[in-house]
Amino acid sequence: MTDRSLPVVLCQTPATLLRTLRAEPPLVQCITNYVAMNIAANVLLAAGASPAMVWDAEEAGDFAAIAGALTVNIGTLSGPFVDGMRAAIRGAEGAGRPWVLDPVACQATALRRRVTAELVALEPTIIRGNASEIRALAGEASRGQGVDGRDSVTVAEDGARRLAVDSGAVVAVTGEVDYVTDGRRAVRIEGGSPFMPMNTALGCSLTCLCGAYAASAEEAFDATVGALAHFAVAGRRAHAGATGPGSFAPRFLDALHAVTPEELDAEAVIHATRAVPA
Ligand SMILES: Nc1ncnc2c1ncn2[C@@H]1O[C@H](COP(=O)(O)OP(=O)(O)OP(=O)(O)O)[C@@H](O)[C@H]1O
Ligand SMILES: Cc1ncsc1CCO
Ligand SMILES: [Mg+2]
Repeated sequence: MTDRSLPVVLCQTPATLLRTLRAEPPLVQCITNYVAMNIAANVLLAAGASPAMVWDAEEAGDFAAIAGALTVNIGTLSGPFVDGMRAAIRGAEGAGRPWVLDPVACQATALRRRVTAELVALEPTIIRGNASEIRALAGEASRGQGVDGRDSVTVAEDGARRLAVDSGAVVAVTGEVDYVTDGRRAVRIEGGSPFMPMNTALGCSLTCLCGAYAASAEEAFDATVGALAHFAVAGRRAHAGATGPGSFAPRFLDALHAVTPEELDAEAVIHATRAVPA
């Protein structure tokens, strides 16, 4: 890692968290969209975690109580999904488990705005979205086009900090350079590949990986940084041999699997920054 102030900011480094994740693969309940279900499950398996895409309201609460973490994604929203989300969140909270919110296209329709507001009020542990989604959640103008982000991470940083303070969640904004804040601490993470936004549902999959890291981490901030660093390092490695988004995808899965905890800390480019602007 490139920033010597990081030990002050992070209590557990990405390597420490990845070591634990691989030694005791966490069961992660992923309520995600139809596009992401298969992709995210493979991402979690490649990274070393154990995914389960369980969302029906009749069992979602019971399942959350036996999972290490829950992730909730509104990508292909419908009434039954929302019922499953509510039940699962109750189950996770009852069991004291962390849960992660992915507000896919939350700026796009009245239904998405309403459901996202309800979910944020239920106090997610982590919120992970692209810059357009986080800007919309922070009450700012969003240029998002459906599920695709069209804002830069830099313009979303102020909103992310306010959202973190107001919601109590760790907020992650992803894009060319990622930003993570809990309202007090903040880091930027470099890496990844321009082929990543050309592969659908990698953000959704990253949200699920945040759950995997959060399952055993002492702090949600460290877990979020760990998951994003894992993606950034694997993405950069995969880019090296890829000629386009198609050849990038299998290389990315291989790289998620191949990176060792030691290599993760050595290759991650993480910079601590001021959470409160000067
Ligand atoms: N231009 C880029 N260069 C490098 N990495 C990128 C770039 N854009 C996105 N990424 C990486 O891709 C991953 C997914 O982030 P992104 O912001 O595209 O999510 P998203 O818009 O929610 O995706 P989706 O909704 O399709 O799942 C993150 O690890 C992010 O760092
Ligand atoms: C393409 C798409 N449509 C709804 S969810 C999703 C996956 C990326 O967010
Ligand atoms: Mg998304």
